[in-house]
Amino acid sequence: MAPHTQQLTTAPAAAAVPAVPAVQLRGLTRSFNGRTVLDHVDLDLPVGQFTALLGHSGSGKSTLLRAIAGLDHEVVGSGQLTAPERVSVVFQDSRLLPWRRVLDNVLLGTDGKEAAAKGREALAEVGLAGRERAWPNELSGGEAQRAALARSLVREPELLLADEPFGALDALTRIRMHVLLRELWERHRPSVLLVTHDVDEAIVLADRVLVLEEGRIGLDLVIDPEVPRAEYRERLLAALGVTSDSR
Ligand SMILES: Nc1ncnc2c1ncn2[C@@H]1O[C@H](COP(=O)(O)OP(=O)(O)OP(=O)(O)O)[C@@H](O)[C@H]1O
Repeated sequence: MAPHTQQLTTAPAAAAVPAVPAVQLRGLTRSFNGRTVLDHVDLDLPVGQFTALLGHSGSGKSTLLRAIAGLDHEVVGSGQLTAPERVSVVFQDSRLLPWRRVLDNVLLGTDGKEAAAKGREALAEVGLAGRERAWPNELSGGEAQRAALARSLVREPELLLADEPFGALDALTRIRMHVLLRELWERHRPSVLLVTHDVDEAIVLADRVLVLEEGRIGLDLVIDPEVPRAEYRERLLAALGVTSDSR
């Protein structure tokens, strides 16, 4: 994916930050049919950070991720978006092409013998060694998501965007995928933005959790591993308006 800096209209000067972030948004706005979904969003994602983005259904999480991915060509308003050159996106559905074998799916858009070796290596990393010649319909849901992760890895992304990648998986598979994603992140250290509606998934995986509300980042929590996760859980549930009465 090409590097993209979209100067949407004139933007106020960005606040000084200590290091160049992987992603920088200033005043990003998106409306659909006159309804504002993202309202002048400002956000920095530091290089190598694992960030989760929470929010109610319809709060604009996917819209924000698509804008950062450069998949939304109609982002309007005053603002600026800067993102790295190599971006991979993983969705809830693996989006494997059914007429290509698993390795060929992983290698899509790459070329050369070196790429093929990297593809095999990536499949081994996600636990799919030996399944290179399988067809997508021979994979379970979890295996298909593993293949999708391998496809994203092969591009050596500086930024990995994941839109509810485990949303369709059963609870046990989801836990195994959490472990895998965290391992892959520790090994390769891309900057990660994970969209999820699952508070526990966000706290278990991410170093920072954002809550999108009313078109803006309403809460921005850096997770300190020394602090019990339950404390973050309570704060996040409260920010999402989930009280103990409603649980
Ligand atoms: N292409 C589109 N055309 C019209 N409205 C859209 C479009 N894409 C998104 N929206 C609207 O924007 C709002 C935010 O959608 P988005 O998919 O970003 O929410 P979300 O937080 O990811 O939700 P969910 O958790 O349910 O996936 C929704 O009200 C949705 O209907």
